[in-house]
Amino acid sequence: MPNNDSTQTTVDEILNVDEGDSEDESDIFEKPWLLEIDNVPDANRIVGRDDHITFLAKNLRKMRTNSVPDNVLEWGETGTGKTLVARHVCERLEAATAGTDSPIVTAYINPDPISTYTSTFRKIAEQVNAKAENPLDVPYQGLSAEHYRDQKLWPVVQREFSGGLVVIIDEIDKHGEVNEVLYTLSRTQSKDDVDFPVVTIGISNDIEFKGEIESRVQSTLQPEHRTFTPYEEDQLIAILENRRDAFYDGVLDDEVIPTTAELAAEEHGDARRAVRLFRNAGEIADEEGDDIVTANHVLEADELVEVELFMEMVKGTPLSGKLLLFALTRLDRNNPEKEWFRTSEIHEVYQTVARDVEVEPKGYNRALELLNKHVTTGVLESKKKEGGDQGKFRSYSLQGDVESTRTGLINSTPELQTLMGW
Ligand SMILES: Nc1ncnc2c1ncn2[C@@H]1O[C@H](COP(=O)(O)OP(=O)(O)OP(=O)(O)O)[C@@H](O)[C@H]1O
Repeated sequence: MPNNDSTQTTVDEILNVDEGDSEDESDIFEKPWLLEIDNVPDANRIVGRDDHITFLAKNLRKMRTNSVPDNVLEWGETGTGKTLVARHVCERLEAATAGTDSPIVTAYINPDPISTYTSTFRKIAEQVNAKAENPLDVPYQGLSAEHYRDQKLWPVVQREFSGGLVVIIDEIDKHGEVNEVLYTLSRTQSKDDVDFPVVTIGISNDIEFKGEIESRVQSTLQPEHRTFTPYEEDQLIAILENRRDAFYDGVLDDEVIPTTAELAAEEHGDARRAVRLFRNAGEIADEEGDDIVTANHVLEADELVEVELFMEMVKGTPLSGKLLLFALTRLDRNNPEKEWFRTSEIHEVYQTVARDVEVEPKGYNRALELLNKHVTTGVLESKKKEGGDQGKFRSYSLQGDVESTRTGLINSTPELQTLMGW
């Protein structure tokens, strides 16, 4: 028998926990949670959004004085602070009214294309009940939309949160049944059994979606529209400076924050990208065992961020949807002079890719459906084109760069890892 003593010692060392040891001990990050994207920073870390915060606070304050607040729709590019402003003010509002005669409750919904009216009211009911003193049980499935809404939501708000309900719906353009949801929320106060205010804050980075809100919804919602402009480079620097304490003192090289801000400013002044880059640069330094985070780590992180964003966008996509994207990366790479590819071209290459990974390829119509889904989630762009004799046809183009799309696909799809080369 081989002598396992040294292995034994190593395992014991790993398993041993001394007081003060924490999981994922890092020489770089002191407060890593400050750089989590979902983290809502304290007021003193928020930069340049005072007007939006004040507007929203004044508007929601009306809930406390029996006047009617406006519903709000926030528009602006990704990472311009729309969600942050809404969540920050709602958190403060809940805190300010907790323990009063009229507490206010807020819910935050982040939908996807398969979100339905029922799933949305279930989620709102779940969140409201989770904050209630005497919550009702909200089962994950099995109830109708009306049951979730009329039996599990309104009575709890009525009983425990007489100050009213604020619902934040992020990315309204991604929601499968958003018109129905907005219509219900905006009409609720005219119903007999509801005598508390219900306010909706909808968020979107797709300004064209404004036109897709049905007119009956527009006229009951009567939203106040707020536009968020991209951050300037110096604002991005300030945002990062305000979270410098995520890192241990002295580990950030002087160039890190300016380089991160510069890269994020190139990408339409996107604070989400800036925060992500900042965190990833630290993680890379950590993994490489470096004591100092440098601008080079930021540049490495820049490539990773593309891949990470892409992987988030294709999360939940069926295998055939990913194989279609893979086919498009192959076309893109092999035709450097072209940017747009027709459905039939993509479908043809996709059939080869599918067979290579031993999957039965889907037919043309299903492929078209899957490609269009990628357009909704922002992975692809599409356009219709007059093709002379061939009538109208649709073409697609990748939104991100081809290298990161491919890396993201391979990382998230085990089946594709066997395919070498383009
Ligand atoms: N003014 C700001 N001050 C400090 N941090 C900010 C600011 N704006 C955005 N951030 C940070 O950037 C990240 C993204 O912000 P947020 O989610 O609010 O963007 P968004 O406009 O809602 O984007 P999306 O449309 O993609 O949802 C978050 O981590 C947030 O904390």
